[in-house]
Amino acid sequence: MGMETKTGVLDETGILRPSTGSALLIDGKRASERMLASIAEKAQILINGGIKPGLAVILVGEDPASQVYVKSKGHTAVACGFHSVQHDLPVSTTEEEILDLIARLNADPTIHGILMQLPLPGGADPTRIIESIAPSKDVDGLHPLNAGLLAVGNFHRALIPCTPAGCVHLLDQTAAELGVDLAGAEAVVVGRSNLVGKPIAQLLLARNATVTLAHSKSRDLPAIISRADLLVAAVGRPEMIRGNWIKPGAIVLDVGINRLPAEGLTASGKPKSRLVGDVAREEALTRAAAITPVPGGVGPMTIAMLMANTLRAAEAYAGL
Ligand SMILES: Nc1nc(=O)c2c([nH]1)NC[C@@H]1CN(c3ccc(C(=O)N[C@@H](CCC(=O)O)C(=O)O)cc3)C=[N+]21
Repeated sequence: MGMETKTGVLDETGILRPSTGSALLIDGKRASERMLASIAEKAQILINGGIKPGLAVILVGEDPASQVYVKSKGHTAVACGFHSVQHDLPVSTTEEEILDLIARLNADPTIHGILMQLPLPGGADPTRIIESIAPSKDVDGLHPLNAGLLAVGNFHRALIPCTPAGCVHLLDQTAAELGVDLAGAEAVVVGRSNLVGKPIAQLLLARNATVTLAHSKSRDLPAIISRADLLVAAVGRPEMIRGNWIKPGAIVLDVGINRLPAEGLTASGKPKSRLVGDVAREEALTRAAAITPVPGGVGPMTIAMLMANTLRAAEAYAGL
């Protein structure tokens, strides 16, 4: 028995059963709120012991989407009881200046997590910048040490990238709800980025799935996708994955956040936009067993996992 919402019926496990279509909509917003509540409680214990988890976010340039994400990260950090600082740098900032700021944050005992918002505009080399972040403060999990710890399966020591961690959190919850065993399941990840595709593949391997990592050069993507009991879409192309490619009964995690123009103007007179994922959701709903919506799926979990990583970094700093 659940609670009626605008889009369906919400049950106790955070899964939204849509009124139309047959798939379950996996409610990432609700799952993230639950996780943030537990993070805030654990943060309070640290704070009582004299250590306030601190998160520094660096934003270069004025990309409006990045500004929205960074603001939301700052608000969420404060809501968890964290110390939150934001460094807004002009697009003209040099690589040396960014490295300088990171060196200061690495040495700052009030900061336990450092996030360099990507993509970086201008000429700075993102690899060099990410490698300059102290691995213990790398709450994005992008430093080669953390990527390596994940690759060798040292999940306790690794800081795991936030979107992949959020995806598997929703996946574990959904698999338990549906009574699906991930061991031996066919998992297809579309997209091979260091931020999303590669780490998700590692996490799925650790759950004993048979993992295929597909990408833009893969031949016959529809045929590969149609084998998937579990599909992770992280390609960044709006609604590219069509419903009839999806295996009936599959679990679908849609990582895409694509902003498309919509009709009309907002209250402030700007052109309206709408968010869509990498999967054609309406079509997918008629085939999949469960799917993460966009918005309200993986996105909110990404931010919750950033807070979870910051808390972990602060706990490690405290020797816990
Ligand atoms: N170093 C780095 N780490 C990141 O984790 C990182 C990054 N750079 N650059 C950009 C992407 C994007 N990203 C999102 C986080 C939350 C939502 C999110 O909460 N989305 C809401 C909707 C928000 C909206 O309306 O725009 C949702 O899906 O429901 C989306 C996207 C983190 N990123």
